[in-house]
Amino acid sequence: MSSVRVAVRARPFSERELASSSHFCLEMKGKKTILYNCGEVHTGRGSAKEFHFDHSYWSVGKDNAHCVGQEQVYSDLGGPVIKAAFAGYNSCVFAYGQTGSGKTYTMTGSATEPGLIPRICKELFSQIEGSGSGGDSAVSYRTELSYLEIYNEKVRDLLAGGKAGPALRIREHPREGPYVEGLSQHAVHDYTGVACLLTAGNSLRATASTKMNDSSSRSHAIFTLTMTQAVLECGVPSETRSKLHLVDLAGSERASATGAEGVRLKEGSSINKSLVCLGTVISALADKAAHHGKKTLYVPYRDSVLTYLLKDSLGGNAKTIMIATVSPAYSSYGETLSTLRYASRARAIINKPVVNEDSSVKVIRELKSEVERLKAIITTQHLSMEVVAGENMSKTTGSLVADIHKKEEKVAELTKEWASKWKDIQQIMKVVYSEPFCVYDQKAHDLALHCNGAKLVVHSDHPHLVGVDPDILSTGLVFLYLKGECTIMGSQSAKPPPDIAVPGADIADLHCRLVVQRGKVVLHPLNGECFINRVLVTTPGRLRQGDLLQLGSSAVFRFNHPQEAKRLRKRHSEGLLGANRLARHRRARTRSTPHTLSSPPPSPTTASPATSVVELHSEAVLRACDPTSPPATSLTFSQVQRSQKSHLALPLELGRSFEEWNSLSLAKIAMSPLTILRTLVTPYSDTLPQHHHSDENIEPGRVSSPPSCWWRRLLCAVLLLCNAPWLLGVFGTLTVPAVSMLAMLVSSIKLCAVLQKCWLSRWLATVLALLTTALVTPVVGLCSITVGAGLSSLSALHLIPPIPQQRTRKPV
Ligand SMILES: Nc1ncnc2c1ncn2[C@@H]1O[C@H](COP(=O)(O)OP(=O)(O)OP(=O)(O)O)[C@@H](O)[C@H]1O
Repeated sequence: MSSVRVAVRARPFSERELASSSHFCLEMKGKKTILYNCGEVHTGRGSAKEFHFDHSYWSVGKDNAHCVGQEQVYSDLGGPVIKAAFAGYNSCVFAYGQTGSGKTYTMTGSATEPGLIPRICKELFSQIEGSGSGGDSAVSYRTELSYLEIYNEKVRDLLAGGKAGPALRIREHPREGPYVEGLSQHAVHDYTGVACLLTAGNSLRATASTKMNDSSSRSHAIFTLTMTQAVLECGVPSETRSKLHLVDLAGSERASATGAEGVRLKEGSSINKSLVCLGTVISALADKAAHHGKKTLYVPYRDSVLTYLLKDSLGGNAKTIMIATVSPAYSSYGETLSTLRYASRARAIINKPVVNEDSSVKVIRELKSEVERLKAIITTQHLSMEVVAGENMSKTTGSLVADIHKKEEKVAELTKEWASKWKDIQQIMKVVYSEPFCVYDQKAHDLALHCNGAKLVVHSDHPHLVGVDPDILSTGLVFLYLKGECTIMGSQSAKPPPDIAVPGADIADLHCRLVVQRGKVVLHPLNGECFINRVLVTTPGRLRQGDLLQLGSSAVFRFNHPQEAKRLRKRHSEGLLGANRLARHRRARTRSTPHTLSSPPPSPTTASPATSVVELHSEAVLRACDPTSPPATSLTFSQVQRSQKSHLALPLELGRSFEEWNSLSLAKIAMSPLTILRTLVTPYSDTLPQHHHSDENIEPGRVSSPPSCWWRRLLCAVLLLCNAPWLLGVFGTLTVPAVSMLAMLVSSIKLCAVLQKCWLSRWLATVLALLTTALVTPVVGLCSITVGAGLSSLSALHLIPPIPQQRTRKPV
């Protein structure tokens, strides 16, 4: 438990305040801030409001001996934040106050007087550099940053590359809390990288001149630095991840004071609205704390984007510092009083920060302490482990020892898995951070890794190639950057070595050149054969997102252009990129399967140690470089864990790609009647990989391509069509009304018989039965047609959930 620390900072008089000869209404004594209502003082009644804070900074008048400068603010507030980050805690520092009161000055500062953000980052990296001095037990670090703004209640990425990107959505993770979907994460390894990104982000932030401030922030800005630190000391792993939110809020403002109109007025009202929500959240949390958390008060985090994103920092898992910035002038008395009131309420908020330990490391630690506990039980029974292992071993001690051994084995296994995962990440980072990248292009910083259980996702905003290695013995993952404007690809033995050295007997010394021209990547073939999507290219040709690039007969790469993919995704989501076009795009590349299984085995691929190559080795890796989805640019690979059989129910074979599965299964559908039946009862998306694992053994060489014969293709098409769920709907639309009509006819005959039994004449009974049927049948028919049609359209939209898979298969 820790309460929110609050500091108040008074800035010097602004030019406007000096010009209006406004006088002081504020005084600071130690940690005390006193606000005078000068009007009442002058009338002799005198009224002063006293507030107590953790720090009260009087930054008025530089010549004043008591004036507190940027350095002092940093050492009081920044120091503990850095300490908390290294200890594995989340922290948040946010500046709150009226417009023009000095929030941006305190958080960002200027070139000559840097504020908290640059100072904290600088010190953080200097401490990282200081601690990372070799040795196996040295702590290794990974740092990523993101920068966003909330403008008119919309989240925008300030580091999306070039211009502020489109509005992003907020989602909530059950464990990690709210996060922004699609926000770019940038790997940084030194302060220079941070400074670059900070400047780039600040230049995009919405600012405008108002009557109160020449450079007024029109948005709330959240700068987040995530630091992961890991160490394996004496075989014991430790991994923590701390998040540092540094927030510069937009200031509250009165339209009359700022002279806001039109767009500025809209911005101002949106700023005020979110600040009112922040105030409400602070008040609710303070009330909650006053009742020692017993009273279940509703905290309206979701009422504004700002409070939702700061949910963890306000009453959650973070150590939080609030800096309330105020003007000392009497003309701002009302705003200053309101700021001080909120600040003093915020002091009552209780947060619950915890060390953010990696879940697998936590399990290892818990298992280890359990082992220690069991060992202690044995020792207290005055039995050493040697005696226990002897003949006199009692039954209870024996089971304890077995339990200890089992747990120790589990600890060893988990530690090995963890170490391998961390080593992989470090290997990538080493290459990303290597000197040439940083020198030639700051964009190399745009690489981020995300670990999610056994899954590691590599994101890059820079055009790159991913090795699609046909060698079944290859287990590495090759990630190749395009170097600056021109990247030469050539043979491994070429002298001087090319930028990207490609193995293979038919790779020329200067095989080809990839040139980046105005954001487009163009392939220039030089002395070797180059294919784009299996088409031989002899003149310069453009590479597009998702294209397959083949050099010689064996080296194949998938080309990713993240910016182009982003555009495609956007157009697709807006419905501008029709499903047909996307399907055509996919088909074009599915046709261009780079290798058939019958092709001769290429030379073993070991990526060259060229600086632009990241090669990843792990014990068991499932690569997902899906060539059938053009907009996907991130690279995912998962470690195959023996315990996760159900997740990996696909028939995996070393080096076999998803495309090969597709072609294998397509050929098989056309051959086996049993498969036809299965196809009809299995959702089509699940069908393809499954059939490969059926009872019949398929010779890889025989079925390496899709069926060539026209009737087989036709049969395949019909089968896939039959398997489409919308057919169910059509069937329902036609049959349900027919069956219900029939049922009504039968029931009308029965009704007639019943009426006759009630002594009605035969004719009267028949007329009555027919009338009832005539009235009821259309209603029932209409209802069933509606249900059938609804079902049909839902199925057509693929909203019917797929039939769950019946069988799980063991991974090979
Ligand atoms: N402690 C300080 N010492 C010297 N100058 C300051 C101080 N605080 C603020 N200023 C000056 O006051 C002006 C307004 O500050 P700033 O832009 O930081 O305000 P703000 O609260 O961020 O305003 P807004 O909410 O409109 O963005 C700037 O010119 C800044 O240099």
